[in-house]
Parts: sequence; C-alpha cells; structure tokens
Amino acid sequence: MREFFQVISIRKVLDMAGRFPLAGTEEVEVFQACGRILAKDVVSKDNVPAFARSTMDGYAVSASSTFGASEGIPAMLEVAGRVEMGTTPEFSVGPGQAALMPTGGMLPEGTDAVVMVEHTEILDDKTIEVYKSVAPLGNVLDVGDDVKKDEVVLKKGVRLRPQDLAVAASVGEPILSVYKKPIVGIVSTGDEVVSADQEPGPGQIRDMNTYALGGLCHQAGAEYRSYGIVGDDPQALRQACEKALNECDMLLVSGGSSVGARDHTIEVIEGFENSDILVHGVSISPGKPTILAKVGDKQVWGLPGHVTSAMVVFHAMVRPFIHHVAGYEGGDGVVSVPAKLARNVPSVQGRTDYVRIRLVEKDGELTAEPIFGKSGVIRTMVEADGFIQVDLNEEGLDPGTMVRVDLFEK
Ligand SMILES: Nc1nc2c(c(=O)[nH]1)N[C@H]1C(S)=C(S)[C@@H](COP(=O)(O)OP(=O)(O)OC[C@H]3O[C@@H](n4cnc5c(N)ncnc54)[C@H](O)[C@@H]3O)O[C@H]1N2
Ligand code: MOO
Repeated sequence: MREFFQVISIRKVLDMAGRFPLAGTEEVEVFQACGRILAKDVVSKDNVPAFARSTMDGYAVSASSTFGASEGIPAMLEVAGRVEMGTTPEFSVGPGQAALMPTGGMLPEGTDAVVMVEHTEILDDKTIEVYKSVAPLGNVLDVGDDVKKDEVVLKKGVRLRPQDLAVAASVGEPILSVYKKPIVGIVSTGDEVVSADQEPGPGQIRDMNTYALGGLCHQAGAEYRSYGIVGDDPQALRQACEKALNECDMLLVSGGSSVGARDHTIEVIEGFENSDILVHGVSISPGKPTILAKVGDKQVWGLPGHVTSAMVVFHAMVRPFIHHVAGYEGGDGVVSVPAKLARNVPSVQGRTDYVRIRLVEKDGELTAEPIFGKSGVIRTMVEADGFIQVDLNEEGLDPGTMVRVDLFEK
C-alpha cells in the first residue's frame, strides 16, 4: 500500500520558502517599472527641490517686509524685478521690496516667502500693496522639503506604485534595478480533463485549473505559461514537467496529488534528479493533498485537482512562495475587512479551514455569509468575495463572531 500523507501545518510549509533562491534582477526604465519589485534601495543624490521654490503665483518677499500688513494698513513694496521660470534670478530683493513670482520659480536672494497675488494690488509699474502678512517660508517649498540628499526614498523589496516611480524620477533615477518576474509553468493532469475549446466526451470535463492558476499567478506578479493537459500517464507527465522545469522558475501541477491509483504526481517528481519531497499533505481544508518538492533550485507544487482546493492552496502557500522568489518584502498584500458571521461554521480541530465568504451589507454593518459547497464547484468561488480562516485550534465559529475576511483581489 502507498504511504499516506505526512500532514504538516501551513506555518511549517511557509517556513520553507527561504530554501528557494530569489529570481535574478534586471534593469528597467522607471517609466516601465510600475508593479515591479525593487531590487536595490533608491537613495537620493540631491536635495529635492534643490532650490527654494514658490508654490503660488505672487510676489517673493522677505516675510518681515509684510509683518503687520492688513486690508486697513497695507504694506507698500517696491517691485525689484520679475523671476523667470527655470532660471536663477539675477537680482536680489531687499527689505521693503518684492519680485514678481510664478508658481515653481526660484526665490531670489533676500526673500524667504511668497505673497499670493490675490493678497496684493498693483499701484503702478514699480509699486504694489500687500494686504496680508506672510510667515517665513509661507508658500515656499524649501531646499530638501520633499527629499533630503542621501535619504532612502524607496526600499528594496517594495512593489513599485505610480508615486514610487515619480519619486525615483525626481531624484534622477531613470533606470531601476528590479527583480525578474518569476516564470511559473502550469500543468493540468487527468484523463478526464479537456481544454476549454473542446467538447467534453462522456465522463470528461473542461479544464478549469489552468485558467484559475494562471490568473492567480498574474495577480501574484508572476509570468505564467501553460504546459497543457496531460493524461494520467507518468511518462507524459514527466515529459511535460521536464520541459516546464527547463523553461520556468517554478512549476504547478494540478490533479493527481492524492494517493489514488492514477495519482502519479508524487512518483514523477520523485523521479527527477536532485528531487527532494518537502511536503506531502498539509493540515488545510480544502487542499490537504498538497505536494511541495525542491527539484534542483526550483519549486514544484502538486496541487489538488478540485479547483477550489487548488485556489485555496495557492492563496495560502503558493502565493507567499512566489512573493519570496520575486523578492517582494511588502507583507502578504492581502486586504481584509472585519465582518459579523451570519451563521455557524463547523470545523475540525487540527487543521486550518478556509471558508468561502460572501459579504453582505446589512444596516450599515458587513455580514459574512459562508458559502459551503464541494471543492470541485467553481460557482462557490465566483459568488464569494473572500475567505475566512478557521484556525487549527478552533472547533468552529458561532454566529455573530467577528471575523476577518481576506478579500479576493478585484
Ligand atoms: N482516499 C482518499 N482519496 C482522496 C483524498 C484522501 O484524503 N484520501 N482526498 C480527496 C481530496 S480532499 C481531494 S482535493 C482530491 C485531490 O486529488 P487529486 O489532487 O489527486 O486530484 P484528482 O483526483 O486528479 O482530481 C480531483 C477532482 O478534480 C477534478 N480536476 C482535476 N483537474 C482539473 C482541472 N484541470 N480542471 C477542472 N477539474 C479538474 C477531477 O476531475 C476530480 O473531480 O482527492 C480526494 N481523494
Ligand atoms: O482537500 Mo480536498 O482539496 O478537501 O477538496
């Protein structure tokens, strides 16, 4: 008889991520770097801005020239010049003087504030009245107010957002070092599985896992490639896996991960040189018959054939492993919301249960409605907004319990 699973906890599986090396790095133009994982800290070589700039259209002044100015007793200032954008003013402004100032222009020597044009009146070519005093640095972005020289503006391991690209550009980094996206190969197995464009014969079903897993890889920031549907034939499975392992950083094989007569994933993985089976069985439901192996430096996952189980396993374990290989250090990235459980959720101690949840707003409060169903039923996932987890040590949850719902990415 075949050896049954040696079931281990999700935590123990996650602790194994460090055994796999990170994907290499590459350089990309900052304009193309959105969503990529930064591989090197970005340190500013300069102060930003490098000069004191006006944030308003108006007049550059020494703030002290405006002290006490009001509607009733305006300050009269002499216009000493006009600041041109993108140049250094070639004049200075003394006490009792002002310079015409565009938004973003460089403050001339002798000034430390800008009076908004709305608070002034032109008397003649050379004189203005100021109706409101301005504090030192009022309406001014001072040297280094945005970014200081030698400051770390972006830390290695972040997923670059549009604002991160902007700050990189502002400190003069047109090219960024980012991690290569891991490439994930996907193999679906089963004599009964046919592709989406085929008409299933008697006893056959259309492939769902390739598509669900591809989408999940995309959301996790990986590239993904399908290596087709392979029948329950160890020879054919080995060939498909070999090709995928040669071309990809990691491999997902769905179906055949259990211990039935036609479940060949484990023997095929074991058959590879330098293969080390790290996991065969995880205390998770659904998804218990999960395999993780290290083949050379690469991850091979055997995922349960049931589509929901495969998706749960991906969410709980494959995704964090992809993040590890991708160099991502920004936490699990899962957004969760608190909600009140609408009904009881039974569970068995000693395993982590993932329960699909539909969120419903009732009287301004979020209610978590569990969606129960067999793990081969994709509709339960389509109708769900996220999962809750019922911990290893819990024996189920009562109605009214506040739970955290991990939301699916939209
Ligand atoms: N004696 C036991 N039998 C089973 C156990 C067990 O503990 N002892 N666990 C059950 C659980 S739980 C699951 S989950 C399945 C997982 O088995 P496999 O990973 O070997 O998956 P298959 O048997 O190949 O397929 C299961 C199910 O999923 C359908 N499937 C497979 N691939 C696809 C695909 N690409 N798209 C859509 N559907 C797919 C397949 O037709 C089966 O219906 O094992 C239980 N058995
Ligand atoms: O673990 Mo199976 O994956 O319960 O459906």
